[in-house]
Amino acid sequence: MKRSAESSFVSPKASKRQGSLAGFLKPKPKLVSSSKTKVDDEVKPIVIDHEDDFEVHTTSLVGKDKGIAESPLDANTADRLPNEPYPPPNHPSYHLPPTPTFNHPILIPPIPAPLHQIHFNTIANPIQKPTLDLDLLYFKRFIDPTVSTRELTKYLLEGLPWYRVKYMVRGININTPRFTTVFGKDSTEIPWGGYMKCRPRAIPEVLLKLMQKVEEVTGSTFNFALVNYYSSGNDSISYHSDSESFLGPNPTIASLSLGWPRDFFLRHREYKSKSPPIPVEKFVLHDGDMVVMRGKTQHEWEHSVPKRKDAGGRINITFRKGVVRYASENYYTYNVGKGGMYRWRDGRMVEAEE
Ligand SMILES: O=C(O)CCC(=O)C(=O)O
Ligand SMILES: [Fe+2]
Repeated sequence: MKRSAESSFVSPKASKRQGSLAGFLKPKPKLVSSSKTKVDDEVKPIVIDHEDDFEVHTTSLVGKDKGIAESPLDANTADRLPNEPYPPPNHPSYHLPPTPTFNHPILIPPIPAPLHQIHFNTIANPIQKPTLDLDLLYFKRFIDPTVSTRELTKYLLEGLPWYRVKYMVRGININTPRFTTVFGKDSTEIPWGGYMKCRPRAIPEVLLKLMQKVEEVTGSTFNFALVNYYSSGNDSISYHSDSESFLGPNPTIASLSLGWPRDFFLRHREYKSKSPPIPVEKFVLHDGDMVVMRGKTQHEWEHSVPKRKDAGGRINITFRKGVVRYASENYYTYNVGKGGMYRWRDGRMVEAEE
């Protein structure tokens, strides 16, 4: 998300009715929605039917450079330092300048044995409303939730550096209402060291392998992994679209959910002004689910994960493709920032030096 304006106190409007993504598995999926616009943030998730059949594929996630993130994006590696290193050298996530083979690696433990092979459900269920430019693909339980999601959640929580970014927009202090972190680099030929505001970080191996799998099933290519951690129902993302110009027109964004189910709302930009109003689309994203937003969806729709009274931890991974340098500058500014780093220790997030 480009954080032009985000706050933790935004309360998205919601209708009382809601649906789950289970509906999408029917041949002619009917999106559950309502024209009511009454505020109701306390709707409870509907549990989806988990008895459906899956096409299961097993993919090996273990590469030869275990434990060290190497990116295929690092061909250009002139060790030119930016004038203003970002994050600054005293920032906890600061790494030494890149070398031709070592580009800001995020050192995380080797991929644990239970994650060496992950089962994927690669059946895509399209959810389309062409007249309204809604174009989604839903992969129910894209990652097998029995073992893989639990292990993956633990591994990412424990291994990644996390941030709670604070920034200012038009004189207003904004606290990002969730933990974030980002890896990858736009597709320009600019060397890793050639950035003014950020030092792109190589995508950790496990995320890179997941990204490659997502590329395979979507036919799209990506170069960023943005990761959110919603530690409780109080963490959220307010209505926004990821239609940033630095992603090019009609960007495909693949969004993977791990952990606690959370509501995912999509509202058309003109949902209020149309007569009758365009219903807000309401889904519940479960552990292992993947939603791919395509076509004009980002241009015409906004999405959110609203606050909830009761929710446990949830990780969200989005894969995107930035096409210009500004994509890297922006994503690192708003997902790493200049403040402190957090680590997952003994079951909770604590501020950490490294
Ligand atoms: O957590 C989610 O499902 C959505 C995250 C999102 O929209 C974003 O990071 O831009
Ligand atoms: Fe988004």
